[in-house]
Amino acid sequence: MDYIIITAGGKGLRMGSDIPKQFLPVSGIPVLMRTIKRFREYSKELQIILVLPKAQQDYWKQLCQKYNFQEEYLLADGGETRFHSVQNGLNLIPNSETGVVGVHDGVRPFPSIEVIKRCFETARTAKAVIPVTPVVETLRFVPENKNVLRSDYRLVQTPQCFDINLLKKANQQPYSEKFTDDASIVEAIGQQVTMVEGNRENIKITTPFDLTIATALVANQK
Ligand SMILES: Nc1ccn([C@@H]2O[C@H](COP(=O)(O)OP(=O)(O)OP(=O)(O)O)[C@@H](O)[C@H]2O)c(=O)n1
Ligand SMILES: C[C@](O)(CO)[C@H](O)COP(=O)(O)O
Repeated sequence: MDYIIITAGGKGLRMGSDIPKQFLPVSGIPVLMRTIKRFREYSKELQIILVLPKAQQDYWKQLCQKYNFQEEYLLADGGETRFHSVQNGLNLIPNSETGVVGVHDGVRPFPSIEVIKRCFETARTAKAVIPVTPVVETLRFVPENKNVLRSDYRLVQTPQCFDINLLKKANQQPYSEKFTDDASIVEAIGQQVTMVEGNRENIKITTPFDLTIATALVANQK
């Protein structure tokens, strides 16, 4: 069976809002509901695991009633860091399970269905897959104050998809601050990561500016 772990266990400090950013409405629908719906649209069989801080779970349930949101998923508790939140989600997947597990930021509501499919399907053989986009601006390396070749770099998105046993094994390592995504975790045990094309709309809602972009993207989809 395939799984998607949707991480929504963060504090949203950079958004600076009283309501955690995953619950903020974009054109009338909370960000996290948009994200979950997108994965259900991709597959009716996919097992969704939602990771939410314990302290936010009652609020989320109230929100689901208010919006009549009825998608099915398993719920895991948020952890100290994203790494620990993913670990809590992975613990809900039986050790005997085979297939692909994706990890996706709850605050990225616009991965295209094509990109989700590409990540899951490529992971069946490649075992570790990340969606990326080219850098469209000039890049500068600050420690040496010099220009670098932007074609050497890519921006990394989610869903990042893995062979289930591989990600479970990688997540048994001790936590390191260098783990900024799930690819960095599997790479640390020697696994090569395969890049596939992402989609530019797949933004991570991080600051109030991103909410403006998200609203425009929804308007553009209509
Ligand atoms: N302990 C944590 C930290 C982050 N995340 C999730 O990982 C994703 C990417 O993290 P980010 O955008 O940095 O979210 P926050 O940590 O909430 O934001 P900030 O760094 O501004 O506090 C988000 O969906 C966030 O909810 C998580 O599940 N558990
Ligand atoms: C996983 C991620 O979205 C890939 O771009 C990103 O690394 C999350 O980073 P953050 O530090 O949690 O914002």
